[in-house]
Amino acid sequence: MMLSQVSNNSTSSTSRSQIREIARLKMTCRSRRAVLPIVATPLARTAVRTPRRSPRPASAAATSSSVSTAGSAHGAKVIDNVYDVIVVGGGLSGLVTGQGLAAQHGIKNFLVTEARERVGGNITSMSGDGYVWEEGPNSFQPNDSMLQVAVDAGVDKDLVFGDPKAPRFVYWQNKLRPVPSGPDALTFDLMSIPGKIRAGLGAIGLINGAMPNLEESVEQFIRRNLGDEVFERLIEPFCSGVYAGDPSKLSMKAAFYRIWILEKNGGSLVGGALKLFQERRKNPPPPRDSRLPPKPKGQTVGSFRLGLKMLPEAIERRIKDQVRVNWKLVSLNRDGDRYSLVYDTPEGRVQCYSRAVALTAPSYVVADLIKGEVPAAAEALSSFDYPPVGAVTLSYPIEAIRDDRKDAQGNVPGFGQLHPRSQGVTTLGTIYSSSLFPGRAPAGHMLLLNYIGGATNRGILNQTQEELVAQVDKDLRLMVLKPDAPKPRVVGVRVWPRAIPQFNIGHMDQLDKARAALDAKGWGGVFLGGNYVSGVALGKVVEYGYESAGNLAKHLVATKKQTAAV
Ligand SMILES: Cc1cc2nc3c(=O)[nH]c(=O)nc-3n(C[C@H](O)[C@H](O)[C@H](O)COP(=O)(O)OP(=O)(O)OC[C@H]3O[C@@H](n4cnc5c(N)ncnc54)[C@H](O)[C@@H]3O)c2cc1C
Ligand SMILES: C=Cc1c2[nH]c(c1C)Cc1[nH]c(c(CCC(=O)O)c1C)Cc1[nH]c(c(C)c1CCC(=O)O)Cc1[nH]c(c(C)c1C=C)C2
Repeated sequence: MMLSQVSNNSTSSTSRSQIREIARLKMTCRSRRAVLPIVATPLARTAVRTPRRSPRPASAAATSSSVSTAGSAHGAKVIDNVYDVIVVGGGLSGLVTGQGLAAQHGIKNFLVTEARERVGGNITSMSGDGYVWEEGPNSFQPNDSMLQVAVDAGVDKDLVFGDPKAPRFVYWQNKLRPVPSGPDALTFDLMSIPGKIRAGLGAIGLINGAMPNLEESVEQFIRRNLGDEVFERLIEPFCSGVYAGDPSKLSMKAAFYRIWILEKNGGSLVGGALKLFQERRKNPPPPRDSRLPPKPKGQTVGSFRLGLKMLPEAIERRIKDQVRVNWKLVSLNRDGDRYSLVYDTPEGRVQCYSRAVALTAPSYVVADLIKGEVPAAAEALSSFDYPPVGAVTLSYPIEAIRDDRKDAQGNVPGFGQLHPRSQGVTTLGTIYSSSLFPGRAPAGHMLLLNYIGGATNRGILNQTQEELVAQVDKDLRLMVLKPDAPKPRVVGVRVWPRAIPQFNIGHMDQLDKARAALDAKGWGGVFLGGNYVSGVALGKVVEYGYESAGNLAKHLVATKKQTAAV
């Protein structure tokens, strides 16, 4: 089954033909052939795809291990090196884990393996014809973890931030109404005066009742604490804008822990916030890393000059010798004190060994990979729901936008708009991409990124791209376009059949079950990661990626000690 273990840097026992084979393998494994066709293609008429980077030469690191097919699983070529860590998945979770291993823990004997032809996972920035657009995530909250990773990857100079005053709108009773963002909290017209009073009394704990003993949905928690209006007009659309989710199923504790814990700790949302404030004064956080750019003021969002993909591509450059694209993991097994991983690559099957494995692919992929060996973990992981989301990017001449949406200079201010499911609009929400960040559309054109689908509209999977465009255009005519607006220019359409993991009721229990089943099977060197563990926000993904690197490093030290002891 196994070939001999060759030390990491040894070439002496490797024949010349083996070295040639490794170099060839490494070169071709980095070729541009996709192995996972995951998306609907954009409308050929207008979409312009940015070409991927040029192929890289085989690296010097290629000589550090040897390849053989003798005695391998599935007749695969065996890379005769035991890696310290193999990270499965080259989305942001996997890349940050890799970057953390290398830069923070000095671990170099690892791989980050990605099934697609490119890194970044669902970060999908495109450009062409004067447009820069996103077909996955559109922006991030610029907290310290995001600023840190930008600095670590060397792209902090490319950070761009939206205008902190740009309002978010909610479409309610035939009108786009700004969401309160501070001083306007009493005067905003999205809620009635009784609704505001109900919310205030609930927030200070006068009429929120006791926290029940069961895991509440977002809907139950918010209706109980803040009343029906806050739920229907603010939180229900907010759940679309973060999870494309169904608030009657999302778990308050799992999906919005930081708000949930306020009531738990302080008896009410305001009580919890005051307690947190006092605790922070007593135990202030450590000083910020002086290399970090200043924290942007206000409620802004961030991206990079040429789109979010600048971040994964920059991390890839930092750890390029360890990244393998077009490597799709097809089997994972325990083999003595290490793990055996078999990949489909453009060169055929390749088998690798590793002391630890970080799984950052979506939970349904992981479930499929481990169902034979650890069925209880697979069952728990396959319970997570990933509804579909379509990203429909349309452009209109600026004159097509209604005048009441424009400021004195003729610009359309704002971050975007969200549409409660009750308001007769199918599109979940629209990001004003060209208002938010500079350089996203040719002069005189408005670029709108529209999300459609989600947990309450899975039917998008049966619709054609033309139908999705027609639906979005119809919705925009109801809210922001003049009646005589021309047909849109279709910049891109991408459907994510399984877009975002839902942190529904029971999520954390299932995750605990999966981890316990892995431990019980003696798979303590397999670490679950990815956004269904960390949380879906890019900042959470980054935080957890670094944390995972630390946990993997600790595991390697602990298991080395054990080996030394026996
Ligand atoms: C439409 C959409 C909009 C979003 N908007 C925002 C937003 O505005 N702001 C925000 O903060 N977050 C947003 N998110 C969420 C955020 O993008 C994700 O949570 C984050 O990018 C997930 O990163 P990840 O690495 O955990 O997972 P992924 O990006 O899914 O990466 C997992 C990787 O594993 C690879 N893989 C799968 N199977 C295998 C295999 N067998 N072998 C090897 N590799 C494999 C996949 O190809 C993929 O590259 C959005 C997500 C979507 C889908
Ligand atoms: C289907 C529509 C989606 C839109 N964005 C996302 C989906 C699924 C995903 C998403 N958006 C945000 C996050 C990160 C949350 C965080 O804690 O950092 C994720 C995973 C950010 C976000 N976007 C909107 C809000 C209100 C938030 C929360 C943080 C913030 O206020 O900045 C608003 C919003 N999202 C979408 C639209 C159209 C929209 C409109 C205002 C799309």
